[in-house]
Amino acid sequence: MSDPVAKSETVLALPSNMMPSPVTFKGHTCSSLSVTYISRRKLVEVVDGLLGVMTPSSTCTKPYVHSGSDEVAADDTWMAKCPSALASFDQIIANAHGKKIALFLDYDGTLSPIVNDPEKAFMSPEMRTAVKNVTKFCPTAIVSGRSRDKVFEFVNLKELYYAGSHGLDILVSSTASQSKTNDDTEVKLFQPASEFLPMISEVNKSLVEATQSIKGANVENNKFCVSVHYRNVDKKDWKLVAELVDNVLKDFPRLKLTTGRKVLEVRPVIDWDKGKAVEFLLQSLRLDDPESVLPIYIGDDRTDEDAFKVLRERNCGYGILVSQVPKETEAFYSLTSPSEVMEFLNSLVRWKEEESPKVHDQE
Ligand SMILES: O=P(O)(O)OC[C@H]1O[C@H](O[C@H]2O[C@H](CO)[C@@H](O)[C@H](O)[C@H]2O)[C@H](O)[C@@H](O)[C@@H]1O
Repeated sequence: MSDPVAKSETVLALPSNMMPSPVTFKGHTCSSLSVTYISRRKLVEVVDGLLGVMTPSSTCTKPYVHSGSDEVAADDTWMAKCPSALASFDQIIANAHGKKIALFLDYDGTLSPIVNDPEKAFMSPEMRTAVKNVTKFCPTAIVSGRSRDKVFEFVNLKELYYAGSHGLDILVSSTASQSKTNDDTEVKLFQPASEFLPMISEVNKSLVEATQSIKGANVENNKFCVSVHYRNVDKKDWKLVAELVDNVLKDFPRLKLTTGRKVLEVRPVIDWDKGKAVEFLLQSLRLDDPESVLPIYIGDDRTDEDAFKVLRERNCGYGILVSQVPKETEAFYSLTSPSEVMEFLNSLVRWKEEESPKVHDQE
């Protein structure tokens, strides 16, 4: 299926009020975002740290199950700190009473299960239906580390807003707000790291060359960032992968390294992340009034913590961590798996349908 958003993006001559000329946000324009350089020593420290996180921690891997009718909580402390969003559903909706819920969804590990081959991280048709249904009631955005095109290919719903490359590539389409028909689609693009595109292509090439001899290593070009996967690499070679990536980055002082789930992520050093992307979307969609909007962000990865933190610090919404093990997190609630995410989305839809039956009946 073709991407209607991408199509309109390329064929439309956008009026000036729709960009993609520089967009201003928090006093920054695309072309004037501040760039922070990190020293070589700092980079080495980061890689040393990475080698630590590449090895599963023995202190924080106790599996748990949510306490339901016939399940027993394996870790009461964790459940007290980060309760199940399903078990706490009534509390969540009580706080959403009279408000619109703005929903932010990570992709990998949240809407699709983690699999060995990143090209095969498909979401189930049932999950797609759940996401589509929830968009009838809640403005919903996908916020992913993947390139925006790739995550659109997987999700394939025009009813959503999309932020790819960890929020470095945001597309706001009027097809998501349901205020326009497909014929007069308006799109707004925000790409605060556009000047890094040639550098990202170059580093992608270097990373492919550097890791080609490592069996199982896989480099994924996510347009404004690059992922180096080591999930399928023999554990004894994980350190070598980190060293090779570090070595490549010596030539790219304006790029930095972060970590995800068995993945090293190379990104521009600009001060931008999924948290900033959420703030940007809330503001540009006029959803930034905490009196009338409750934002909920669901994600499973370290990069999602930036968004959880923003919601916690603004005291305006909830982060929900998807994890089977206790973790240090800024999220308020937890879910154990994409299946539980789907259950949560379906519960939101049921609640909204009961709250506003007329909207549903008109369908
Ligand atoms: O922000 P996200 O949407 O969660 O993207 C983060 C990274 O997700 C993908 O990698 C992860 O999922 C893969 C498929 O299940 C898995 O094989 C890999 O080990 C995980 O790290 C994606 O491939 C990366 O590019 C994203 O940065």
